[in-house]
Amino acid sequence: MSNTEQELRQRQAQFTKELHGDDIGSKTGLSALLSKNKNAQQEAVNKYLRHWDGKTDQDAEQRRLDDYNEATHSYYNVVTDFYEYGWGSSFHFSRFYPGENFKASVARHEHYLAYMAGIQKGDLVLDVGCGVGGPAREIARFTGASIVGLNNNDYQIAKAKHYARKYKLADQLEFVKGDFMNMEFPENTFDKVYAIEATCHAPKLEGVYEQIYKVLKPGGTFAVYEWVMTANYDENNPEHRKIAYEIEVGDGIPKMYSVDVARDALQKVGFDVLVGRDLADNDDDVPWYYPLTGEWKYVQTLGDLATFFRTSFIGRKVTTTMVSLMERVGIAPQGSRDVTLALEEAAVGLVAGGKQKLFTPMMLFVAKKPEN
Ligand SMILES: CC(C)=CCC[C@@H](C)[C@H]1CC[C@H]2C3=C(CC[C@]12C)[C@@]1(C)CC[C@H](O)C[C@@H]1CC3
Ligand SMILES: C[S@@+](CC[C@H](N)C(=O)[O-])C[C@H]1O[C@@H](n2cnc3c(N)ncnc32)[C@H](O)[C@@H]1O
Repeated sequence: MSNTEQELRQRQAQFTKELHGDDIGSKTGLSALLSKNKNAQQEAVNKYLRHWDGKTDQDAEQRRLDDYNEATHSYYNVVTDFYEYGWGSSFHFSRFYPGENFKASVARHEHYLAYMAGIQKGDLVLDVGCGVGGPAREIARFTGASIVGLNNNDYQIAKAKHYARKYKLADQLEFVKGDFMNMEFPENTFDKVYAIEATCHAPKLEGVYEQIYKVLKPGGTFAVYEWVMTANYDENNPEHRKIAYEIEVGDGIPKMYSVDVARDALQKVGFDVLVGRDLADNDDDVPWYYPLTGEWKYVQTLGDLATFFRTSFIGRKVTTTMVSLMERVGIAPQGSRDVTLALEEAAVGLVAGGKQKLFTPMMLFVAKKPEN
């Protein structure tokens, strides 16, 4: 690791301590938000939003690409509590079958990826961009494999370790700090690698796929749910670009790439692409983005009402108003309201992109590293 990388790592770890304190894990969601250090939270929000000035010209994009590591680290420092409060501990979308509840759908989406990757008991598996470990816990239980979660966000790693202990999975799970653009694992380490809605944070897809190729054993499989703009997306159409920008700013993504860029990048680094299928391109009765709409007709079970309320348009307005008030009276840290507004942009862009089929959060690629 270079000196600059070491310094960045130390700075991020120190900042996480200042922001969240030592007691990471016992509090989640809004209660974790309220116990954050107020000055540090303001700094984290500024760090995340400093490159998001509404500009989409090449210079502005380049600044976001150059600062991908700090910008994403700051993004997850400020949104993780909101994600856990509104969504749970798996930070991804999923398809819904009629009658299927939210949690079952999320778990099934994870099982399907594990199945497509061919993960089995005894495998050593890498989860690239592991969040707070929701998918890793589910896939470890489902397959019996040992999983290493890689993440550049210290707060999420601490949470993932806490949950692994809490749910008695510490023997099967390990969580490590690292940048997926520069992995430190030896070559040919893992039997399988998967990534769920994480590699879109890379400044260049070829860069992260090349790292995955390096650490995967020959003959090993990489399976990913990639966030991409579909073939319907036209970068020169201002309406389309506005939707992509909302997704970028609200989700901490330096640049949304198209499905062709992703497929080409996999092939260029040496993978044989066995499957390339957009799981959102279907006639499902219940669309994947439904929790972010206000359309109650899609709620599948009574038990999902509480989740849907938080994620729906009205629920988000309630959260933003409540957080703004708490910020004004000094209970919530400064900048918390700005975070809810950025998340609102995310929700609007994701639903618009989903409805017009310009965007998919579940472009499934299954790729193999050749044996020789
Ligand atoms: C950022 C990437 C690559 C993936 C995350 C996908 C989703 C889990 C998130 C995308 C937008 C998020 C929002 C929320 C939860 C997590 C997402 C759906 C909230 C519902 C959390 C509660 C807030 O009050 C509103 C948020 C809107 C956006
Ligand atoms: C939307 S979350 C998905 C998390 C997890 N896969 C899940 O489904 O719950 C994206 C994850 O990618 C991680 N990430 C983003 N950029 C990264 C980087 N450069 N190196 C390692 N992890 C990164 C974030 O910290 C976050 O945990």
